[in-house]
Amino acid sequence: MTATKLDGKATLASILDELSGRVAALTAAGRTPGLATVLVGDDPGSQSYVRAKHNDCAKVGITSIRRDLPADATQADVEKVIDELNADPACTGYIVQLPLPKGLDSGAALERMDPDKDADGLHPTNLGRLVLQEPGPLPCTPRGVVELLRRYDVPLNGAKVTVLGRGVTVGRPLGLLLTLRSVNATVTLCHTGTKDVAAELRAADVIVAAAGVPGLVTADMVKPGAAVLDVGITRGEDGLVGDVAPEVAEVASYLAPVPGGVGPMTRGMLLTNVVERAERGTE
Ligand SMILES: NC(=O)C1=CN([C@@H]2O[C@H](COP(=O)(O)OP(=O)(O)OC[C@H]3O[C@@H](n4cnc5c(N)ncnc54)[C@H](OP(=O)(O)O)[C@@H]3O)[C@@H](O)[C@H]2O)C=CC1
Ligand SMILES: Nc1nc(=O)c2c([nH]1)NC[C@@H]1CN(c3ccc(C(=O)N[C@@H](CCC(=O)O)C(=O)O)cc3)C=[N+]21
Ligand SMILES: [Mg+2]
Repeated sequence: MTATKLDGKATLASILDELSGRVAALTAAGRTPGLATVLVGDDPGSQSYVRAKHNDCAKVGITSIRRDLPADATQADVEKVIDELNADPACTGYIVQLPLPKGLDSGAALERMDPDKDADGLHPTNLGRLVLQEPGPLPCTPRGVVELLRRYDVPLNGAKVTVLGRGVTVGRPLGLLLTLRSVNATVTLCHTGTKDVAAELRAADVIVAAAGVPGLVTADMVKPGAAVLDVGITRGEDGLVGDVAPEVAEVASYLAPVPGGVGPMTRGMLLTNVVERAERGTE
């Protein structure tokens, strides 16, 4: 058996195509959406993610605003840019690319953002809205996971989902999203304190690996026919390496690979959050 690829790259192309029409309608009404990125320092990975986000904006007609700061920027420098973006009517939404260089307080930076302009859905207010099942921007990577499964008709209602990792950007908010009534999965979150990770994975209909440990999920840990989504990204000698070993494709029914799976979906959901806010109207 060889798994069907959950093709995030192709799905992103469809999403950008759908967003183009919505952005054209907003532009015709004089309300072109704008996405800003705040990038501090010169980490090559962060630079390439930010570049990709601006390319996506250009494809759909979203105005993009880049605020790049040097690696030695102070907390006050970062907060000044945040205050400017909060006040800028051309900026519908923005992200502060994480991680920030050592010495900067990313929690304080995130909290200073206008929660309604938080395109990442990572502001404490928006995480709180998710807990309370109130509307607000959803965290992009978790939303990308759910959207990719939905577009391939992989059922989540009643499914047993095991998530590897409880990080703030992926695992923990994904658990909250999957357990909304509208999704209705039953979730197990694993972490380094989990007694038997392999047993938790083997019980799952859907596995989401977001630990950042290359090759952690091996074929013997996957129930035949399960859907497996790789989220972990490690930069290796020859490109990006995920948390899921390649042989897993022989037992899984569906596989979202690294690269080409959830990563592009994260970008699609970022732009979706911005367009949704522009459509709601800002004031
Ligand atoms: N594709 C995409 O769009 C994105 C990909 N990523 C990638 O996803 C991965 C996770 O990101 P993030 O949540 O920020 O990372 P964190 O470092 O915050 O979290 C990693 C989690 O994995 C758990 N973990 C690590 N090793 C093991 C293990 N051997 N067994 C069980 N659990 C383990 C940790 O457990 P504990 O809490 O006990 O330490 C922790 O909860 C990274 O590789 C990151 O690069 C992130 C964002 C977007
Ligand atoms: N505030 C903030 N928001 C984020 O959403 C955020 C962040 N900080 N910091 C880092 C992580 C990581 N992340 C990815 C985005 C796109 C791809 C992506 O498009 N990946 C492509 C390949 C990219 C490549 O080749 O380098 C793929 O998997 O096919 C991956 C990872 C968002 N993150
Ligand atoms: Mg984290």
